[in-house]
Amino acid sequence: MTSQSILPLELRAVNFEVQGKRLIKDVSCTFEQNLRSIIIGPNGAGKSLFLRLCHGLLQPVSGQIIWQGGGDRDSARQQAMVFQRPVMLRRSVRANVDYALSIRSVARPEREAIIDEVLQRTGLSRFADYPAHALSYGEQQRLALARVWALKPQILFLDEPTASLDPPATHLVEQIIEAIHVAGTRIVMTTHDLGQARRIADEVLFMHRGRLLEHAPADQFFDKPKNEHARAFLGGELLWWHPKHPLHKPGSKKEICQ
Ligand SMILES: Nc1ncnc2c1ncn2[C@@H]1O[C@H](COP(=O)(O)OP(=O)(O)OP(=O)(O)O)[C@@H](O)[C@H]1O
Repeated sequence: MTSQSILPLELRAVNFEVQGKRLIKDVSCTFEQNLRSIIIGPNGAGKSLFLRLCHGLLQPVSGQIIWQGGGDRDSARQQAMVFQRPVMLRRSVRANVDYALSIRSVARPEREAIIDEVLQRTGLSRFADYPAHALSYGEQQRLALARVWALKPQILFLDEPTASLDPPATHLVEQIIEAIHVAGTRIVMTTHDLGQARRIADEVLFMHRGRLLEHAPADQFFDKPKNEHARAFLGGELLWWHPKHPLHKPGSKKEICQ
């Protein structure tokens, strides 16, 4: 695998549309190296679409997504994404990690050692020969993380990785994400859990109705968000509409209500 850095990742005036409806609007930002970025915002804000655009699953209708260093092929090989409900192959836990390594052309003798290490680090060694589908959701999410960890991506996109998990399983997943980060992977993650955002974030991106409204260091964002919608969201006010809400202007019900 090449060691050339693909970071920083830069988005310039990125727009995304489906059937003429603009869902991501003029988003510009840069992801530097070695940070953990958390993306928050109300339902439908565009957080998942944003991650999919960065990961290359979707293409912008205008604007640019620019990786440093290598070309598109290198960038694709050096990044990974984990979804809220990861897809498991109908094979053993070990074979799921092995497959990810084999399609990256990692030699078989090398693969065995990597598989042992990531299963051990995600607490899954004892399940190595179980069918992946027999694992609980929390264990499957750890396997999804083991699979990407084996590839040692430079940047990892995570779309609400703990959304369906209970607190103990969430804690384990957060520990693994932290270990992956400490091992050198840049983290970009969405969450609806503000406690989790505070625990993990070095910086926060706040999205609302397809726009990136604030991008700030975590301390600064949580202490004094600059954007009025971000302030309302942190105060628990943005998710439902009220006629007396200070952000509600006549005729702008949709502005508040998602
Ligand atoms: N393929 C699609 N066709 C039409 N609309 C879409 C499509 N994908 C997403 N959208 C719309 O784009 C908006 C943003 O969706 P997205 O899933 O990115 O939001 P989100 O911030 O991740 O929301 P949540 O927190 O609920 O997961 C939503 O209004 C959604 O309905």
